[in-house]
Amino acid sequence: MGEFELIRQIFMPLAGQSGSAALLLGPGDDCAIQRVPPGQDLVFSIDTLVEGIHFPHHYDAEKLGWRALAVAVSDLAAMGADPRCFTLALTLPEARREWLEAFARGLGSAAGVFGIVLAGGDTTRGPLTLSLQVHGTVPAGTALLRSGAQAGDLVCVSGTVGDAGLALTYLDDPDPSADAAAVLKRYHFPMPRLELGRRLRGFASAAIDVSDGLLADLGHILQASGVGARIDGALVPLSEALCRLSDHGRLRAAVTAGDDYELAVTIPEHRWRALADDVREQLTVVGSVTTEQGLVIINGDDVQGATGFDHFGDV
Ligand SMILES: Nc1ncnc2c1ncn2[C@@H]1O[C@H](COP(=O)(O)OP(=O)(O)O)[C@@H](O)[C@H]1O
Ligand SMILES: Cc1ncc(C[n+]2csc(CCOP(=O)(O)OP(=O)(O)O)c2C)c(N)n1
Ligand SMILES: [Mg+2]
Repeated sequence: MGEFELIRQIFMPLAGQSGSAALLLGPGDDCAIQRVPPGQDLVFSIDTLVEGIHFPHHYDAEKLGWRALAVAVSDLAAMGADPRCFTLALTLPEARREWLEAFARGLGSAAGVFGIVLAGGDTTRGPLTLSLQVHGTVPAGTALLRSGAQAGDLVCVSGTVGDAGLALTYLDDPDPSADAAAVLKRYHFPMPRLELGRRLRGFASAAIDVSDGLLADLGHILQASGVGARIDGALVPLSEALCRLSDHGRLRAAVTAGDDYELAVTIPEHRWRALADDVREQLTVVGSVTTEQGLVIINGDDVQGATGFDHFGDV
């Protein structure tokens, strides 16, 4: 399959139709044209995934399609944005039809679930690498930023952390237990917290998605906001599967391993009380924001000094 045949057969069927709500012009021209409704801000972000770094060598193509779009869209969730369209730059060592069709299946089902359409891309030969640029919109001025946390705000985390990080241990397990299968699902099929992000517009003072680990990503909020925080290690939400699978050092691993794609947010107390019950139920309060800089963790001595995932952490 040549480059253009591949694009036509594999990617065009996934593409957003010209004239759809998001796209004035889809793939096929030199650029796509996106429509941004009046009164909305356009928010966009790019993420790269490299074989052997972000996903294992010889990774299942369908899972890769889902995972690549999910981790990119997670940044839109963190901004409280509604997904609109994305571009895909795909570098492949070879064009195998079976692999490409499986990849397109995973990508297409993720795109359907997240409500985002393919607007265009670029296809090249080389070591397996993907870059996805995602575009979303928010009502003007309402995007959730990292920089708004204020002393006294509650620090909250969605869902549970640590599962996907623990899953790395089980990636090659031919017959995983039910608990191992549960954490593997978190790694293979991350679910960006889009609906939660949207519902937190007007309530959260700051937000970030947890890709590098809760400690590191919360640290980004604190740094951007010029504040500190005190969190209780005993309150950090861990899944039952993770608690059964790991014992010693599990909190440290859970807050540093990354790949969670949950949201970490700060919320002023009066707005927390005004939040709908079903939104509060998706969040766990783990501490509060302080005027003193730095992150203090009580009930978690084994966490002191820990950091998160850093591509250049060893230089
Ligand atoms: N090469 C780059 N050029 C410009 N900005 C960058 C570059 N790499 C990262 N950034 C910016 O630095 C910030 C942090 O990046 P990153 O940790 O990758 O965020 P995220 O976890 O949301 O993907 C983002 O605002 C991103 O746009
Ligand atoms: C096979 C494999 N090994 C290790 C990891 C762990 N890992 C790799 S990159 C990363 C952090 C997230 O990637 P990054 O490029 O920093 O994403 P961003 O923060 O920009 O969204 C983590 C936790 C993984 N996902 N897969
Ligand atoms: Mg990034």
